[in-house]
Amino acid sequence: MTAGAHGPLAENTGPVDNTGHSRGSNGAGPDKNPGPAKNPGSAGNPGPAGSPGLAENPGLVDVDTTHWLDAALQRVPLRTGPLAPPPPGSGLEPVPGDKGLPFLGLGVHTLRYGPAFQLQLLRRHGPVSWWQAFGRRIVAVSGPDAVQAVLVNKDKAFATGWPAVIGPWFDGGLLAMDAPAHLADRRVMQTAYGEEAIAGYVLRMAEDAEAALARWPLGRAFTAVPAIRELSSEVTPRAILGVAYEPAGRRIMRAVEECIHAETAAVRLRIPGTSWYRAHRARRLLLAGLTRAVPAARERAGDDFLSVLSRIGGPDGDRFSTRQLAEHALFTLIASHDTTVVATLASFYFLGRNPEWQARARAQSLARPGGPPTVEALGGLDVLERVVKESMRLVSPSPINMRVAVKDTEVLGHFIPAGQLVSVCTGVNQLMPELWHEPQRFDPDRFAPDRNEDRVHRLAWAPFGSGAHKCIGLHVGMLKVKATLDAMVRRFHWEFPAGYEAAWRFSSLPAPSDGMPVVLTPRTP
Ligand code: HEM
Repeated sequence: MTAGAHGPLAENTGPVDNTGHSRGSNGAGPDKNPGPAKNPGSAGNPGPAGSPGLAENPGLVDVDTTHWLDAALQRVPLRTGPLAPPPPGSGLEPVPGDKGLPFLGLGVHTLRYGPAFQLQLLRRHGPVSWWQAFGRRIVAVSGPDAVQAVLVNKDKAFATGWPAVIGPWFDGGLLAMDAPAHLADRRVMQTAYGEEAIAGYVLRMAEDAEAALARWPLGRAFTAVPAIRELSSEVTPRAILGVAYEPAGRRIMRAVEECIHAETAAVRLRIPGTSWYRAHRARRLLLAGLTRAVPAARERAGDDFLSVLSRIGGPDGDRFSTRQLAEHALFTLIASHDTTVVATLASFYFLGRNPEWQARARAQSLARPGGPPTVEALGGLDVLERVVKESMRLVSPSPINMRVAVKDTEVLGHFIPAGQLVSVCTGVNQLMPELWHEPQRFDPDRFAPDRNEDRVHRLAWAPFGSGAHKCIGLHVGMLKVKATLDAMVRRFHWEFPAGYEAAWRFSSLPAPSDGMPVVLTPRTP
């Protein structure tokens, strides 16, 4: 049973049109575009006869109420009301939303259901709404037009909202910066993410993934989540810093993980023993180490990210100070790690649930020349490309992009006051039936050239974000994930027991709560 049918959270669950406007009856932007939902990308692609698509992945698009906690959460009173009164005569509407419980608000719902919860907000209130979580009121924008309005940010009304939410761990990195400094630094860094530069990183990543996977146990149960996290750690230091994983790279990645863990810390005081305290210590050590590493990286003329960046942006180019280079490198370590873990995990999960796709991916990987794949060889693996894109559609590694209003503004006719935190829900767009044919179904061929469902709107598929902060490492990220999966399908086979359904949770980035137990078996030719 799902909350689509029961409880106060199910109120006003009328369909939305393809701009994300609710066609329910709550007055939040309905009736402006009441035409039937269109999905041009799905025309002529009705899926297999008797397709079980609608029953697939229900937990990703809706709220399961079979567990007592979910049933209880669905009974939380919404306490619906406006966010802030619009200025008189502005013609703007207030943002509608839900307060939920005192202080806690609907915070537990947010962490437990992620995009499925925000999809509920969209259904209830339309593309611009607010909700309370842990004492904070956050505006959610969902649906392609609202998301586009904020990320394109035409009148510069929004700044990055990440530091306010997750803490100082990104400080000095691109995602913590705003125009004009952001644009200037990003321009310089672009070369370090260009085609020529990334060939070196990707080759190292592919070699290290191969070596790490050779140590994975076959024929006995193990849990995929920590293993894939460790794998990403092993694959990162040589490519990004030119440092071997053992022993220095391991220590560096542990410290990076301390910073990532603190993003969701409840206690934000530097009290020894807390994750906040450990993260401050980790960041200090990382910055000191990276600052020391920059001169050597510049000298060695290597093809790792830090060497390339130090040469392009270093004092010779008179652009970045050593400290700035260290901060950019640290943020790159953070940005490239967890996101690719989730993309790999999601792809691993869906390949394990869909053996026919695993077989197709394996056939293509085995057909390429042996050895660690080059960028060109990875580019030829179009089956894996579609699998990864579809997996990131269903489980978006970074399903929200945080922004803050720097002045009074509006989104789709709704008043947003200065200082308001805004969660841009790209992950919701990726699940909307108005944009995707049977969105809960794992169907990588929706990205095939004859369907191109993602082209229905430029914000329909946006796991890498959009606008000024769009992921600068998206090619590196895609290639890292593909190189890892390529090495996996060449080496072993895996399948989840029939009926296995991972319970994805969203406390930091998405991850299954059970660690995803699985048995790998050696590949048979
Ligand atoms: C599957 C993997 C990845 C995903 C899904 C992903 C996702 C994202 C998203 C959504 C943003 C924008 C956030 C926002 O606008 O609020 C972003 C920004 C960024 N990402 Fe990625 N990322 C991935 C891999 C990587 C990798 C591998 C690197 C570096 C090697 C990287 C470096 C960055 C940087 C530096 C930014 C900030 C860009 C800016 O602010 O101008 N990402 N990423």
